[in-house]
Amino acid sequence: MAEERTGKRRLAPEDIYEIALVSDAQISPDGQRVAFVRTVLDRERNDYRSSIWLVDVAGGEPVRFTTADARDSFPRWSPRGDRLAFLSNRSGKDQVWLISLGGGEAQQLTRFPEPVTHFAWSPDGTTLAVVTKAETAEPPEKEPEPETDVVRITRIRYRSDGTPGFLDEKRSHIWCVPVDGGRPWQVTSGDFDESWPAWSPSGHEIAFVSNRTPDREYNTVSEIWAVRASGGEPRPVATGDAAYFFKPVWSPDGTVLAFTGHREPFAGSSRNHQLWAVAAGGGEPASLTSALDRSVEDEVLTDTAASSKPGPIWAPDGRWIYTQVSDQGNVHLYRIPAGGGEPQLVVGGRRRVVDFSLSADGSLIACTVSEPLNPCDVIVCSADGSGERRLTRVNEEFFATVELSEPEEVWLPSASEDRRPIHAWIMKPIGFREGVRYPLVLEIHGGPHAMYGNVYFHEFQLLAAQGYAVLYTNPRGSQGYGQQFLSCTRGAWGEADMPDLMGAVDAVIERGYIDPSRLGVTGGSYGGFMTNWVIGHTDRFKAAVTQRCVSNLASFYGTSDIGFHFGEHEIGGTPWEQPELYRRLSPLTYAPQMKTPLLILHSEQDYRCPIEQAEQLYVWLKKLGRTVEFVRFPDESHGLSRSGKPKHRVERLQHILRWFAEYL
Ligand SMILES: CC(=O)N[C@@H](C)C(=O)N[C@@H](C)C(=O)O
Repeated sequence: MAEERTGKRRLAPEDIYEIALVSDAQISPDGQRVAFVRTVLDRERNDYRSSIWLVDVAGGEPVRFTTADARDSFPRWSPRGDRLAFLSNRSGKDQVWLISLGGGEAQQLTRFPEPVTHFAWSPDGTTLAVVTKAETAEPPEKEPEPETDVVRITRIRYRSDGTPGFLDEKRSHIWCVPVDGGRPWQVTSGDFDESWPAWSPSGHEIAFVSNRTPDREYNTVSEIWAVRASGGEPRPVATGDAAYFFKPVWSPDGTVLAFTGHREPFAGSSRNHQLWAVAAGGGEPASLTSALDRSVEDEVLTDTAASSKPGPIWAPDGRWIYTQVSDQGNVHLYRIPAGGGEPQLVVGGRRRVVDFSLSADGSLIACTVSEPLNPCDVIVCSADGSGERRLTRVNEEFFATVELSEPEEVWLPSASEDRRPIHAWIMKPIGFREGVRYPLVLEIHGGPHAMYGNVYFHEFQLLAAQGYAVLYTNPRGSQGYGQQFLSCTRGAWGEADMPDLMGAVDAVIERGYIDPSRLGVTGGSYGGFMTNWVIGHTDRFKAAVTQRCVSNLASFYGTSDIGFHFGEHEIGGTPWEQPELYRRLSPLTYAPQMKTPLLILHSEQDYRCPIEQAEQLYVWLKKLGRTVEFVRFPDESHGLSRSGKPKHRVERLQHILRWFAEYL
């Protein structure tokens, strides 16, 4: 037994309570220290707690810097490096708090009646640009009692998965808040949602993201605008119906704005995000990464991570722009020449660079990274990636006590005609012995335009700990392998990618240690769609678990928060224009062929893949007399496996293990 050989125990679902997550590594302007967020799951409160920690770049033990029993996040150094601003829910809703590095308690800076979702320091350190839906800077004396709980809906986008769920009529705007006293002032206004404020180096202007097109109710445009910090009419920077732009950042001399995105708003996640540059006065943006054929966003999926979703950072000498790049299961840090030219790999390796920051002189970088056997740690290196050092060992003690399975990275032939090699990972079960044949679980990722990769995945490790081999792949449609590969599933959900998955399963069986009569399959979201699709097209799987799934594309169109644009683009038309295509590509159509015992896991407040998708599948299969069970998670959204209530996350994992133990 593994335990006898190694003295380590097997991983358990509840071990999610043992794993701390570090994220948002922010190096101080002088490069001496790194502030980061440490998040833990609180078993008693069935909730999350996070605090800001500091670690010296020279080394030494990290120290906890904020001590409230709350969720502190998004630490940002003042330009002089003498204090940190951060978000905290200590007073109820997320507001900005300030803490001096010289000591003393954190002080609440903002008291907006709505949460603050983002902020940025002005270059002179006197003001914060803040994003909130609030219409006043102070809370009302008394919260008004709602007149009714009845919801009146007039917009096509009336809900959004996760927080807040149902959208109200309020709009996100930019406010400026003086840091050392003085009245906040509202910078933008109107029937628009603004985000991602970025100060010009002079401090006179703020660039931001907005959709100010006349047809914004129906389109998915995302533009770059700029406004005087004192307020007034915003001016267009990179706008129009073909803009799908995010995360603006000014060049140090203030003449250019860089940002991420692409030129086909309706295509959303099915296009690589590129890095763009445009004259700060506005004009035609030029892509700096068109030759890279990769996304400059973090596209990797896992169930064990926290991320601040960083944007590009301009080096202070103006020569380089640092950005993440998703490449074949890894997320690397690159620097892109601002004037055009070859991108340079800075932080590479079999891992995910989760977030990153630069010291004020640009000589040092701090990152949080995730690896297959280590969910997260903070590292520092020089501007070119040399001299890398790990500053934290957050979960080292815990992982010294449990046995993990090291994923083997392989390329396996698709079963499609082209036999195209598909990138995959195989995990042997814990306690693996030569000559024994093991059950195999195929894990299928969602998106479809996301990717599995070189990161720690608790669910996979748990299956390996229970004696299953685990196979996960990046079939056609996945991110990280170029635009052509990414586009393969358009109008061909299930049809284009199932042969890749089956080819990979065949290739693993050929290795001789898999029992082909004991194959399991599971996945979430689009991975749930594929789980349904697979068991509707083959009986080779003995047990299946479909999670937050899609089963009926026609009803998904009208019930998912993204159905009317994402669904329409992915399938290629509306259900009333293409009824036959919608029927052909919906797993429900193949319900009569589904014989595999199926467990359906779904969150009741999932607005991405609404629970009606699970309900339809359940009733059809039940009526057909199949072995099927339906587990509903109340008060949870689509993100259950990653950010749900800790107790529900544990229960979800237990249900998966129970089903495979019974039927596989
Ligand atoms: C774009 C999008 O949200 N697609 C969903 C259907 C999906 O598959 N999401 C994945 C990433 C998930 O795991 O939730």
